[in-house]
Amino acid sequence: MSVYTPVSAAELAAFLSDYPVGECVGFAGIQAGIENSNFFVSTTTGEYVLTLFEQHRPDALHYFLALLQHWAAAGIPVPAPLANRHGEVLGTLNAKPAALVARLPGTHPQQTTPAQCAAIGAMLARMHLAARDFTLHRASDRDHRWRMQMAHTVLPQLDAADAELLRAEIAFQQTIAFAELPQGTIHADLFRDNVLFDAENLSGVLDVYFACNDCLLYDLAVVVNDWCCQADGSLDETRLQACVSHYQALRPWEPQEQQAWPALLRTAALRFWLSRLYEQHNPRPGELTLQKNPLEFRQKLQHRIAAMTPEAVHVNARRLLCPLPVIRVQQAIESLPAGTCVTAVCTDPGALHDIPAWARIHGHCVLETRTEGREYTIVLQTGGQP
Ligand SMILES: Nc1ncnc2c1ncn2[C@@H]1O[C@H](COP(=O)(O)OP(=O)(O)O)[C@@H](O)[C@H]1O
Ligand SMILES: N[C@@H](CCOP(=O)(O)O)C(=O)O
Repeated sequence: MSVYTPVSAAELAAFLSDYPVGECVGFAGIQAGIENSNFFVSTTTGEYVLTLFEQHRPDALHYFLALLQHWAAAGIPVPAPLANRHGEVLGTLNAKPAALVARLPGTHPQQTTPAQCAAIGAMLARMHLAARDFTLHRASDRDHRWRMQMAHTVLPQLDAADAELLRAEIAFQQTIAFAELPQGTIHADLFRDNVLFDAENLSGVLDVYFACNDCLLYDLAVVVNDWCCQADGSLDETRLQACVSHYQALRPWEPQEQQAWPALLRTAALRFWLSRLYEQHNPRPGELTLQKNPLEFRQKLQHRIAAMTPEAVHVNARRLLCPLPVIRVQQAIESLPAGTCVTAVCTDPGALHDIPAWARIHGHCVLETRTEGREYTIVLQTGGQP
Protein backbone atom coordinates (compact mmCIF):
# COMPACT_ATOMS: atom_id res chain seq x y z
CA MET A 1 0.00 0.00 0.00
CA SER A 2 -0.20 2.32 0.20
CA VAL A 3 -0.45 6.12 0.57
CA TYR A 4 -2.85 7.49 -2.00
CA THR A 5 -3.48 10.77 -0.13
CA PRO A 6 -0.33 12.46 1.19
CA VAL A 7 -0.49 14.33 4.51
CA SER A 8 1.88 17.12 5.56
CA ALA A 9 3.19 17.64 9.11
CA ALA A 10 1.07 20.79 9.47
CA GLU A 11 -2.09 19.03 8.28
CA LEU A 12 -1.47 16.16 10.68
CA ALA A 13 -0.81 18.49 13.60
CA ALA A 14 -4.08 20.30 12.95
CA PHE A 15 -5.96 16.99 12.78
CA LEU A 16 -4.36 15.64 15.97
CA SER A 17 -5.17 18.80 17.91
CA ASP A 18 -8.74 17.44 18.09
CA TYR A 19 -7.60 14.23 19.82
CA PRO A 20 -6.32 13.75 23.39
CA VAL A 21 -3.04 12.27 22.20
CA GLY A 22 -0.49 15.03 22.85
CA GLU A 23 1.87 16.52 20.26
CA CYS A 24 3.05 14.76 17.11
CA VAL A 25 6.74 13.88 17.22
CA GLY A 26 6.96 11.93 13.96
CA PHE A 27 4.97 10.12 11.31
CA ALA A 28 5.53 7.96 8.24
CA GLY A 29 3.40 6.46 5.49
CA ILE A 30 2.85 2.70 5.76
CA GLN A 31 3.58 0.79 2.59
CA ALA A 32 1.71 -2.37 3.58
CA GLY A 33 -2.01 -2.43 2.86
CA ILE A 34 -3.90 -1.89 -0.34
CA GLU A 35 -7.18 -0.17 0.27
CA ASN A 36 -6.52 2.93 2.35
CA SER A 37 -3.80 5.46 3.15
CA ASN A 38 -2.17 4.59 6.48
CA PHE A 39 0.44 6.36 8.62
CA PHE A 40 2.29 5.42 11.78
CA VAL A 41 2.08 8.45 14.09
CA SER A 42 4.25 8.98 17.18
CA THR A 43 3.10 11.53 19.74
CA THR A 44 4.17 12.57 23.18
CA THR A 45 1.65 10.06 24.61
CA GLY A 46 2.21 6.99 22.44
CA GLU A 47 2.08 5.28 19.06
CA TYR A 48 -0.95 5.49 16.79
CA VAL A 49 -2.10 4.61 13.30
CA LEU A 50 -3.95 7.13 11.17
CA THR A 51 -6.13 5.80 8.36
CA LEU A 52 -7.55 7.91 5.55
CA PHE A 53 -10.38 5.96 3.96
CA GLU A 54 -10.08 6.10 0.21
CA GLN A 55 -13.18 4.49 -1.18
CA HIS A 56 -15.82 3.63 1.38
CA ARG A 57 -19.15 5.36 1.78
CA PRO A 58 -20.09 6.85 5.19
CA ASP A 59 -22.51 4.02 6.04
CA ALA A 60 -19.74 1.46 5.45
CA LEU A 61 -17.33 3.41 7.65
CA HIS A 62 -19.93 3.61 10.38
CA TYR A 63 -20.29 -0.19 10.13
CA PHE A 64 -16.51 -0.83 10.35
CA LEU A 65 -15.95 1.48 13.29
CA ALA A 66 -18.94 0.02 15.17
CA LEU A 67 -17.66 -3.50 14.47
CA LEU A 68 -14.20 -2.58 15.79
CA GLN A 69 -15.84 -1.29 18.96
CA HIS A 70 -17.99 -4.43 19.24
CA TRP A 71 -15.10 -6.83 18.77
CA ALA A 72 -12.87 -4.81 21.13
CA ALA A 73 -15.57 -4.95 23.81
CA ALA A 74 -15.67 -8.74 23.37
CA GLY A 75 -11.92 -9.01 23.99
CA ILE A 76 -10.82 -9.45 20.37
CA PRO A 77 -7.50 -7.56 20.00
CA VAL A 78 -8.67 -5.10 17.35
CA PRO A 79 -7.59 -1.45 17.49
CA ALA A 80 -10.70 0.37 18.70
CA PRO A 81 -10.98 3.85 17.16
CA LEU A 82 -10.20 6.83 19.39
CA ALA A 83 -12.89 9.46 19.88
CA ASN A 84 -11.96 13.10 19.24
CA ARG A 85 -12.83 15.99 21.56
CA HIS A 86 -16.35 16.04 20.06
CA GLY A 87 -16.90 12.37 20.88
CA GLU A 88 -16.63 11.31 17.22
CA VAL A 89 -14.53 8.37 16.00
CA LEU A 90 -14.58 9.50 12.39
CA GLY A 91 -12.88 12.78 11.47
CA THR A 92 -11.88 14.37 8.16
CA LEU A 93 -8.39 14.99 6.83
CA ASN A 94 -7.56 16.29 3.35
CA ALA A 95 -11.17 15.73 2.33
CA LYS A 96 -11.01 12.05 3.29
CA PRO A 97 -12.79 10.41 6.22
CA ALA A 98 -10.09 9.58 8.78
CA ALA A 99 -9.74 7.56 11.99
CA LEU A 100 -7.03 7.30 14.61
CA VAL A 101 -6.37 4.02 16.43
CA ALA A 102 -3.75 2.77 18.88
CA ARG A 103 -0.77 1.08 17.25
CA LEU A 104 -0.83 -2.52 18.48
CA PRO A 105 2.37 -4.36 19.38
CA GLY A 106 3.81 -7.26 17.43
CA THR A 107 4.86 -8.26 13.95
CA HIS A 108 3.19 -10.11 11.11
CA PRO A 109 4.02 -13.84 10.91
CA GLN A 110 5.93 -14.84 7.78
CA GLN A 111 6.42 -18.61 7.88
CA THR A 112 3.57 -19.67 10.13
CA THR A 113 3.93 -22.35 12.80
CA PRO A 114 1.22 -24.88 13.76
CA ALA A 115 0.80 -22.94 17.02
CA GLN A 116 0.15 -19.70 15.13
CA CYS A 117 -2.31 -21.48 12.83
CA ALA A 118 -4.08 -22.89 15.88
CA ALA A 119 -4.22 -19.39 17.39
CA ILE A 120 -5.70 -17.79 14.27
CA GLY A 121 -8.25 -20.61 13.88
CA ALA A 122 -9.42 -20.11 17.46
CA MET A 123 -9.38 -16.32 17.08
CA LEU A 124 -11.53 -16.45 13.96
CA ALA A 125 -14.08 -18.65 15.72
CA ARG A 126 -14.11 -16.20 18.64
CA MET A 127 -14.71 -13.33 16.22
CA HIS A 128 -17.60 -15.19 14.57
CA LEU A 129 -19.16 -16.04 17.92
CA ALA A 130 -18.64 -12.55 19.34
CA ALA A 131 -20.32 -10.96 16.31
CA ARG A 132 -23.51 -13.01 16.66
CA ASP A 133 -25.11 -10.14 18.58
CA PHE A 134 -23.66 -7.40 16.36
CA THR A 135 -26.77 -5.85 14.91
CA LEU A 136 -25.43 -3.97 11.88
CA HIS A 137 -25.48 -5.67 8.50
CA ARG A 138 -23.27 -5.12 5.49
CA ALA A 139 -23.48 -7.01 2.22
CA SER A 140 -20.20 -8.39 0.90
CA ASP A 141 -18.55 -6.36 -1.82
CA ARG A 142 -16.57 -9.44 -2.93
CA ASP A 143 -19.43 -11.96 -3.08
CA HIS A 144 -20.31 -14.51 -5.76
CA ARG A 145 -21.85 -11.83 -7.93
CA TRP A 146 -18.70 -9.66 -7.69
CA ARG A 147 -16.49 -12.66 -8.40
CA MET A 148 -18.44 -13.56 -11.53
CA GLN A 149 -18.47 -9.96 -12.77
CA MET A 150 -14.78 -9.51 -12.05
CA ALA A 151 -13.98 -12.79 -13.76
CA HIS A 152 -15.64 -11.53 -16.92
CA THR A 153 -13.86 -8.17 -16.59
CA VAL A 154 -10.38 -9.70 -16.42
CA LEU A 155 -10.98 -12.58 -18.86
CA PRO A 156 -10.09 -10.58 -22.01
CA GLN A 157 -6.75 -9.62 -20.43
CA LEU A 158 -5.64 -13.19 -19.70
CA ASP A 159 -3.52 -15.54 -21.76
CA ALA A 160 -5.15 -18.70 -23.11
CA ALA A 161 -4.19 -20.97 -20.20
CA ASP A 162 -5.36 -18.55 -17.53
CA ALA A 163 -8.58 -17.88 -19.41
CA GLU A 164 -9.31 -21.60 -19.68
CA LEU A 165 -8.72 -22.09 -15.96
CA LEU A 166 -10.91 -19.12 -15.12
CA ARG A 167 -13.75 -20.18 -17.41
CA ALA A 168 -13.81 -23.65 -15.86
CA GLU A 169 -13.81 -22.16 -12.38
CA ILE A 170 -16.66 -19.78 -13.24
CA ALA A 171 -18.71 -22.82 -14.24
CA PHE A 172 -17.81 -24.70 -11.05
CA GLN A 173 -18.61 -21.77 -8.79
CA GLN A 174 -22.19 -21.65 -10.11
CA THR A 175 -22.78 -25.05 -8.47
CA ILE A 176 -22.10 -23.88 -4.90
CA ALA A 177 -25.16 -23.19 -2.72
CA PHE A 178 -23.63 -20.33 -0.74
CA ALA A 179 -26.96 -19.20 0.73
CA GLU A 180 -27.51 -22.60 2.37
CA LEU A 181 -24.38 -22.30 4.50
CA PRO A 182 -24.36 -20.69 7.97
CA GLN A 183 -23.94 -16.94 7.66
CA GLY A 184 -22.64 -14.26 10.02
CA THR A 185 -20.26 -11.33 10.34
CA ILE A 186 -16.91 -12.19 8.80
CA HIS A 187 -13.56 -10.42 8.56
CA ALA A 188 -13.11 -11.56 4.95
CA ASP A 189 -9.40 -10.66 4.66
CA LEU A 190 -7.62 -12.20 7.66
CA PHE A 191 -4.26 -12.64 5.98
CA ARG A 192 -1.02 -12.78 7.95
CA ASP A 193 -0.38 -9.14 7.10
CA ASN A 194 -3.57 -8.23 8.93
CA VAL A 195 -2.57 -10.03 12.13
CA LEU A 196 0.12 -9.29 14.70
CA PHE A 197 1.92 -11.67 17.04
CA ASP A 198 3.84 -10.37 20.03
CA ALA A 199 6.14 -13.33 20.69
CA GLU A 200 3.64 -16.25 21.00
CA ASN A 201 0.67 -14.01 21.71
CA LEU A 202 -1.79 -13.05 18.98
CA SER A 203 -1.75 -9.33 19.75
CA GLY A 204 -3.59 -7.69 16.86
CA VAL A 205 -6.38 -8.25 14.33
CA LEU A 206 -6.30 -5.42 11.82
CA ASP A 207 -7.95 -4.12 8.70
CA VAL A 208 -11.62 -4.96 9.07
CA TYR A 209 -12.47 -3.00 5.93
CA PHE A 210 -13.77 -5.99 3.98
CA ALA A 211 -15.90 -7.18 6.91
CA CYS A 212 -19.44 -8.05 5.96
CA ASN A 213 -22.18 -10.66 6.32
CA ASP A 214 -21.31 -13.82 4.43
CA CYS A 215 -20.67 -17.56 4.85
CA LEU A 216 -18.70 -18.12 8.05
CA LEU A 217 -16.79 -20.98 6.51
CA TYR A 218 -15.61 -18.83 3.60
CA ASP A 219 -13.79 -16.68 6.18
CA LEU A 220 -11.92 -19.74 7.43
CA ALA A 221 -11.07 -20.72 3.85
CA VAL A 222 -9.52 -17.26 3.33
CA VAL A 223 -7.38 -17.81 6.43
CA VAL A 224 -6.31 -21.33 5.52
CA ASN A 225 -5.33 -20.30 1.99
CA ASP A 226 -2.92 -17.72 3.41
CA TRP A 227 -1.73 -19.31 6.66
CA CYS A 228 -1.50 -23.04 5.99
CA CYS A 229 0.24 -23.34 2.60
CA GLN A 230 3.49 -24.82 1.40
CA ALA A 231 5.67 -22.71 -0.88
CA ASP A 232 3.99 -24.17 -3.98
CA GLY A 233 0.51 -23.22 -2.72
CA SER A 234 -0.58 -26.69 -1.67
CA LEU A 235 -1.98 -27.08 1.83
CA ASP A 236 0.26 -28.16 4.67
CA GLU A 237 -1.76 -30.78 6.56
CA THR A 238 -0.23 -30.16 9.98
CA ARG A 239 -0.95 -26.43 9.95
CA LEU A 240 -4.33 -27.00 8.28
CA GLN A 241 -5.36 -29.44 11.01
CA ALA A 242 -4.16 -27.06 13.71
CA CYS A 243 -6.13 -24.15 12.28
CA VAL A 244 -9.35 -26.00 11.46
CA SER A 245 -9.49 -28.11 14.62
CA HIS A 246 -9.02 -25.06 16.86
CA TYR A 247 -11.77 -23.27 14.92
CA GLN A 248 -14.08 -26.28 15.19
CA ALA A 249 -13.40 -26.64 18.92
CA LEU A 250 -15.19 -23.32 19.41
CA ARG A 251 -17.66 -23.43 16.51
CA PRO A 252 -18.24 -26.96 15.24
CA TRP A 253 -19.13 -27.16 11.56
CA GLU A 254 -22.59 -28.02 10.32
CA PRO A 255 -22.67 -31.10 8.01
CA GLN A 256 -23.31 -28.91 4.96
CA GLU A 257 -20.19 -26.91 5.81
CA GLN A 258 -18.11 -30.08 5.90
CA GLN A 259 -19.39 -30.91 2.47
CA ALA A 260 -18.82 -27.42 1.07
CA TRP A 261 -15.31 -26.99 2.49
CA PRO A 262 -13.23 -28.06 -0.54
CA ALA A 263 -15.37 -25.86 -2.78
CA LEU A 264 -15.06 -22.85 -0.48
CA LEU A 265 -11.28 -23.20 -0.52
CA ARG A 266 -11.57 -22.71 -4.28
CA THR A 267 -13.91 -19.75 -3.84
CA ALA A 268 -11.49 -18.04 -1.48
CA ALA A 269 -8.54 -18.66 -3.81
CA LEU A 270 -10.51 -17.36 -6.78
CA ARG A 271 -11.52 -14.17 -4.94
CA PHE A 272 -7.90 -13.11 -4.37
CA TRP A 273 -6.67 -14.29 -7.76
CA LEU A 274 -9.30 -12.01 -9.31
CA SER A 275 -8.63 -8.94 -7.17
CA ARG A 276 -4.89 -9.23 -7.71
CA LEU A 277 -5.35 -9.69 -11.46
CA TYR A 278 -7.53 -6.62 -11.57
CA GLU A 279 -5.03 -4.52 -9.59
CA GLN A 280 -2.24 -5.73 -11.86
CA HIS A 281 -4.04 -4.67 -15.01
CA ASN A 282 -5.55 -1.50 -13.49
CA PRO A 283 -3.01 -0.06 -11.02
CA ARG A 284 -4.24 2.83 -8.90
CA PRO A 285 -2.08 5.96 -8.79
CA GLY A 286 -0.46 6.67 -5.40
CA GLU A 287 2.62 7.96 -3.65
CA LEU A 288 3.58 4.54 -2.29
CA THR A 289 1.77 1.53 -3.66
CA LEU A 290 1.99 -2.22 -3.16
CA GLN A 291 0.88 -4.83 -5.66
CA LYS A 292 0.40 -8.42 -4.70
CA ASN A 293 1.23 -11.26 -7.06
CA PRO A 294 -1.81 -12.87 -8.76
CA LEU A 295 0.22 -15.97 -9.61
CA GLU A 296 0.28 -16.98 -5.96
CA PHE A 297 -3.49 -17.39 -5.95
CA ARG A 298 -3.62 -18.94 -9.40
CA GLN A 299 -1.37 -21.69 -8.04
CA LYS A 300 -3.46 -22.04 -4.90
CA LEU A 301 -6.62 -22.32 -6.97
CA GLN A 302 -5.04 -25.03 -9.09
CA HIS A 303 -4.02 -26.99 -5.99
CA ARG A 304 -7.51 -26.68 -4.47
CA ILE A 305 -9.02 -27.92 -7.74
CA ALA A 306 -6.58 -30.81 -7.94
CA ALA A 307 -7.40 -31.78 -4.35
CA MET A 308 -11.02 -32.34 -5.42
CA THR A 309 -10.37 -34.59 -8.40
CA PRO A 310 -11.25 -38.28 -8.07
CA GLU A 311 -7.60 -39.14 -8.62
CA ALA A 312 -6.57 -37.06 -5.62
CA VAL A 313 -9.16 -38.72 -3.46
CA HIS A 314 -8.20 -42.14 -4.82
CA VAL A 315 -4.57 -41.62 -3.98
CA ASN A 316 -5.06 -39.82 -0.71
CA ALA A 317 -8.54 -40.03 0.73
CA ARG A 318 -7.04 -39.71 4.15
CA ARG A 319 -8.77 -38.23 7.12
CA LEU A 320 -8.13 -34.54 6.69
CA LEU A 321 -10.57 -32.84 9.00
CA CYS A 322 -12.50 -33.90 12.04
CA PRO A 323 -16.11 -35.05 11.74
CA LEU A 324 -17.11 -36.35 8.28
CA PRO A 325 -14.20 -36.80 5.90
CA VAL A 326 -16.08 -39.51 4.03
CA ILE A 327 -18.08 -36.77 2.33
CA ARG A 328 -15.08 -35.90 0.22
CA VAL A 329 -14.79 -39.50 -0.88
CA GLN A 330 -18.51 -39.61 -1.64
CA GLN A 331 -18.35 -36.41 -3.69
CA ALA A 332 -15.52 -37.81 -5.73
CA ILE A 333 -17.27 -41.11 -6.32
CA GLU A 334 -20.43 -39.31 -7.43
CA SER A 335 -18.48 -37.48 -10.12
CA LEU A 336 -17.18 -40.71 -11.72
CA PRO A 337 -18.80 -42.38 -14.71
CA ALA A 338 -20.76 -45.58 -14.09
CA GLY A 339 -18.56 -48.66 -14.11
CA THR A 340 -15.45 -46.98 -12.68
CA CYS A 341 -13.54 -49.03 -10.14
CA VAL A 342 -12.54 -46.89 -7.12
CA THR A 343 -10.19 -47.64 -4.27
CA ALA A 344 -10.67 -45.28 -1.32
CA VAL A 345 -8.05 -45.42 1.39
CA CYS A 346 -9.16 -43.66 4.58
CA THR A 347 -7.69 -43.26 8.03
CA ASP A 348 -11.07 -42.68 9.67
CA PRO A 349 -12.37 -46.03 10.99
CA GLY A 350 -15.94 -44.75 10.50
CA ALA A 351 -15.31 -44.75 6.76
CA LEU A 352 -15.27 -48.55 6.71
CA HIS A 353 -18.95 -48.60 7.62
CA ASP A 354 -20.15 -45.23 6.30
CA ILE A 355 -18.82 -45.41 2.75
CA PRO A 356 -20.09 -48.93 1.93
CA ALA A 357 -23.50 -48.15 3.50
CA TRP A 358 -23.77 -44.93 1.50
CA ALA A 359 -22.46 -46.63 -1.67
CA ARG A 360 -25.09 -49.38 -1.55
CA ILE A 361 -27.89 -46.85 -1.12
CA HIS A 362 -26.60 -44.97 -4.17
CA GLY A 363 -26.43 -48.05 -6.35
CA HIS A 364 -22.66 -48.61 -6.27
CA CYS A 365 -21.27 -52.10 -5.86
CA VAL A 366 -18.92 -52.66 -2.91
CA LEU A 367 -16.25 -55.14 -4.01
CA GLU A 368 -14.03 -55.28 -0.97
CA THR A 369 -13.36 -53.69 2.41
CA ARG A 370 -10.18 -54.26 4.36
CA THR A 371 -8.22 -52.92 7.32
CA GLU A 372 -4.45 -52.65 7.40
CA GLY A 373 -3.17 -51.08 10.60
CA ARG A 374 -4.88 -47.69 10.76
CA GLU A 375 -5.84 -47.64 7.08
CA TYR A 376 -9.30 -48.61 5.90
CA THR A 377 -9.67 -49.51 2.25
CA ILE A 378 -12.95 -49.72 0.36
CA VAL A 379 -12.98 -50.93 -3.23
CA LEU A 380 -16.17 -50.34 -5.18
CA GLN A 381 -17.50 -49.99 -8.67
CA THR A 382 -19.77 -47.08 -9.49
CA GLY A 383 -23.23 -47.62 -10.89
CA GLY A 384 -23.78 -51.04 -9.35
CA GLN A 385 -22.42 -53.03 -12.31
CA PRO A 386 -19.51 -55.20 -11.10
N1 LIG B 1 -3.39 -0.55 14.75
C1 LIG B 1 -2.30 -0.97 14.13
N2 LIG B 1 -1.25 -1.37 14.87
C2 LIG B 1 -0.11 -1.79 14.27
N3 LIG B 1 0.07 -1.81 12.94
C3 LIG B 1 -0.94 -1.43 12.15
C4 LIG B 1 -2.18 -0.99 12.69
N4 LIG B 1 -2.99 -0.65 11.68
C5 LIG B 1 -2.30 -0.87 10.56
N5 LIG B 1 -1.07 -1.34 10.82
C6 LIG B 1 -0.04 -1.69 9.84
O1 LIG B 1 -0.39 -1.09 8.61
C7 LIG B 1 -0.55 -2.06 7.60
C8 LIG B 1 -1.64 -1.60 6.64
O2 LIG B 1 -2.85 -1.47 7.32
P1 LIG B 1 -4.19 -2.05 6.72
O3 LIG B 1 -5.29 -1.71 7.63
O4 LIG B 1 -3.99 -3.50 6.36
O5 LIG B 1 -4.30 -1.19 5.39
P2 LIG B 1 -5.30 -1.31 4.19
O6 LIG B 1 -6.68 -1.05 4.74
O7 LIG B 1 -4.85 -0.26 3.26
O8 LIG B 1 -5.15 -2.68 3.62
C9 LIG B 1 -0.86 -3.33 8.34
O9 LIG B 1 -0.47 -4.46 7.58
C10 LIG B 1 -0.01 -3.17 9.59
O10 LIG B 1 1.33 -3.54 9.34
N1 LIG C 1 -5.25 -9.49 1.38
C1 LIG C 1 -5.44 -9.19 -0.01
C2 LIG C 1 -5.36 -7.77 -0.33
C3 LIG C 1 -6.33 -6.91 0.44
O1 LIG C 1 -5.64 -5.82 0.82
P1 LIG C 1 -5.29 -5.48 2.33
O2 LIG C 1 -3.94 -4.92 2.27
O3 LIG C 1 -6.39 -4.53 2.65
O4 LIG C 1 -5.34 -6.74 3.17
C4 LIG C 1 -4.41 -9.91 -0.88
O5 LIG C 1 -3.45 -10.41 -0.30
O6 LIG C 1 -4.59 -9.94 -2.09
